[in-house]
Amino acid sequence: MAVIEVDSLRKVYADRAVVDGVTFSVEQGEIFGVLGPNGAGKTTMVECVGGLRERDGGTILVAGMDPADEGVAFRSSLGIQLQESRLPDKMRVEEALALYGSFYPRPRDPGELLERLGLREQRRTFFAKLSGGQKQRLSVALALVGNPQVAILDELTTGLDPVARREVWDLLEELRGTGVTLLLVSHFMEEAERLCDRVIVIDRGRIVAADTPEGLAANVQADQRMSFVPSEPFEIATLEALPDVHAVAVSGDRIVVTGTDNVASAVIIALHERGISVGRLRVDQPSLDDAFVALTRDDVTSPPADGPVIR
Ligand SMILES: Nc1ncnc2c1ncn2[C@@H]1O[C@H](COP(=O)(O)OP(=O)(O)OP(=O)(O)O)[C@@H](O)[C@H]1O
Repeated sequence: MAVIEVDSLRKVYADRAVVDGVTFSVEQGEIFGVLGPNGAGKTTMVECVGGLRERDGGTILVAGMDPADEGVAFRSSLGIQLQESRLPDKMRVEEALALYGSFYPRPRDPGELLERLGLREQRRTFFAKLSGGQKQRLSVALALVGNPQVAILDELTTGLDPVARREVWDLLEELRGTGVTLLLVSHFMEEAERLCDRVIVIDRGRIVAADTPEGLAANVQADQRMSFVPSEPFEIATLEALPDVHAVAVSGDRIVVTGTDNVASAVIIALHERGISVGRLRVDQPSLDDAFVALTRDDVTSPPADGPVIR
């Protein structure tokens, strides 16, 4: 069952469409990623979905409700983590959680949430005294304290250290099994790969790709890259002549070869035939990072007028 349905969404600022005909739907219990370069329109789009900005065209339904109507039922089914959470300086962490929890019919236990997000010791700290990373963790806690049916998380782990980032990911993975639907704006490909069931990539207000993270990485036309230390010196031209090889470079004692997805075996066989073995081999598959760069670099051709649509 689709919990979020967005059809032909459009938002215009100063005669420029910053969200331009975006269509997607998110199933209940999915973690759905929104990726894209700075200024692509991600925040504008998810804030329209969350009822924080008015749209100029298209339709949005969240749990069957139109956010533009902004009813109590809509607000109590949704948790939103904003890019910058602003609370009164003199509000304590536990007061903020109690306040946000009071907006919802069945809030979570704030103490447990603070423990999970590493904020237990800061529970009586004023908002103004929190570090950037602690404010970020609090904003995640505020989005989740209401036990919402749908949570919108915008740059969830930006500014967090690697340990805190993994703690937040663990928490979201636990939530995955509880039926909550998560719409996640992210700049971290590793985050999208680990958490998201499906992702869309937005560029200049339009969807340029929609797939699973693995599907996106698999479809990218990036070279495979291998590197190794040969058992003895050899002529680089031997490898350059292979049809699967696109480029060969020397980096210290390592040889770095890029080419088709068959490049590693082609190189190993060619060297083996010359009695040379390949040591400390590394083979890198194209990643979601490569897919992101390939999809959003400036020379990418525009998507078709109605863009790819996923249901
Ligand atoms: N209130 C506003 N008034 C005018 N223009 C705006 C407003 N909000 C956003 N924009 C413009 O809309 C475009 C999309 O901005 P948005 O914040 O949605 O992008 P984003 O993909 O979330 O970027 P980032 O990754 O940097 O957070 C930008 O060009 C931005 O300058």
